[in-house]
Amino acid sequence: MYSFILGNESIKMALSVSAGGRVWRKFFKTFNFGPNSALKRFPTCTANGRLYSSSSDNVLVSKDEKSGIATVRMNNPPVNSLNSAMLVSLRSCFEELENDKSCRALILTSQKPKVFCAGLDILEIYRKSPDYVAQFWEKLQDMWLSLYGSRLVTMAAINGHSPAGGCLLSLACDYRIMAEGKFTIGLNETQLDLVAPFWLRQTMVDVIGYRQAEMALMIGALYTSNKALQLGLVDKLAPIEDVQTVAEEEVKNWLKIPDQARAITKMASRKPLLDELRKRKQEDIQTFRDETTRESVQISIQQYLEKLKAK
Ligand SMILES: CCCCCCCCCCC/C=C/C(=O)SCCNC(=O)CCNC(=O)[C@H](O)C(C)(C)COP(=O)(O)OP(=O)(O)OC[C@H]1O[C@@H](n2cnc3c(N)ncnc32)[C@H](O)[C@@H]1OP(=O)(O)O
Repeated sequence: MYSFILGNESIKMALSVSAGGRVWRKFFKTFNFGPNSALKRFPTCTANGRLYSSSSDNVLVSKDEKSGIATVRMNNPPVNSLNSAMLVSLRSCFEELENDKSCRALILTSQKPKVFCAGLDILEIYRKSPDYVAQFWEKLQDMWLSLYGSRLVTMAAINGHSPAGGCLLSLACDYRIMAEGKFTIGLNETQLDLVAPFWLRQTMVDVIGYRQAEMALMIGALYTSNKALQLGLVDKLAPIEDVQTVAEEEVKNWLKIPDQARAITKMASRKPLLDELRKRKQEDIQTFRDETTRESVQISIQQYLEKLKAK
């Protein structure tokens, strides 16, 4: 019964041979997984289970065939900022791993230690046309839906700074291990005169609780690793050189839990937010487009860019 969750077809197969099939059938009927749901997609992996077709090398993927653990390394120097190409590569990588029946977990990390991800590429929202920023935002939404809604065990191995969009990626995972030391993590959007969207704010609330999230979001706080651990924003700290190993050990613990029960439990708790974004996708895009192209916001972004360059 507890076979991999590969897509709707294999779930149906599992249900039909299972004594407890009625229970699961009722579960899926009750939750009515939507069209983008990882649990609904049919797998398209190749015979050897590898289908990593990214045409660029901004995302590097390796998979241990025995354990089914894939490591996804962001490789967009100097700071892994999330530009359009990066968002597309990450999404396609997450989806390919999702559909790879031999994959059970993914570890998300940076190829370049000291910076996990600097967040959205600010240049992608600076003096760009409304249509361009709208398309950019949709790419972010789609990438997030594929990671947050993944059936896999997802672990962020945060081997460096993780502001804004870096924190978004981390929060979309199931568990976060961060490098000890001077590195920071948080949703600092308000410092750029930006407002984090509802779905991102909600993941912060879900992870650290209402009061702490409300405060952190309002002041755009960036926390050190120690403080992040204290708040529950990350789950574990490790010396930077050990973050990957600790993540692999942690994943192995998670993989002792039967995949199906774990994934269904995860989906049951994440489905409301996934559905809410799917429902309000166009409204969310419009808000982003209208807000970011406002002149006062463009001036704040320009000042922020100047501050970054002058650092
Ligand atoms: C309801 C209303 C809705 C309204 C609108 C909603 C919008 C909400 C968006 C919410 C989601 C997420 C938003 C974001 O992610 S915004 C990006 C925020 N990111 C940051 O603030 C991080 C900025 N970067 C840094 O702090 C440091 O670079 C970092 C600590 C990550 C690394 O430091 P390091 O010293 O190693 O590197 P440098 O600072 O020297 O940077 C090297 C070069 O890279 C450029 N850089 C850095 N970050 C970015 C970035 N995010 N985008 C573009 N470019 C970046 C930096 O300027 C350096 O460039 P040069 O070498 O040319 O000087």
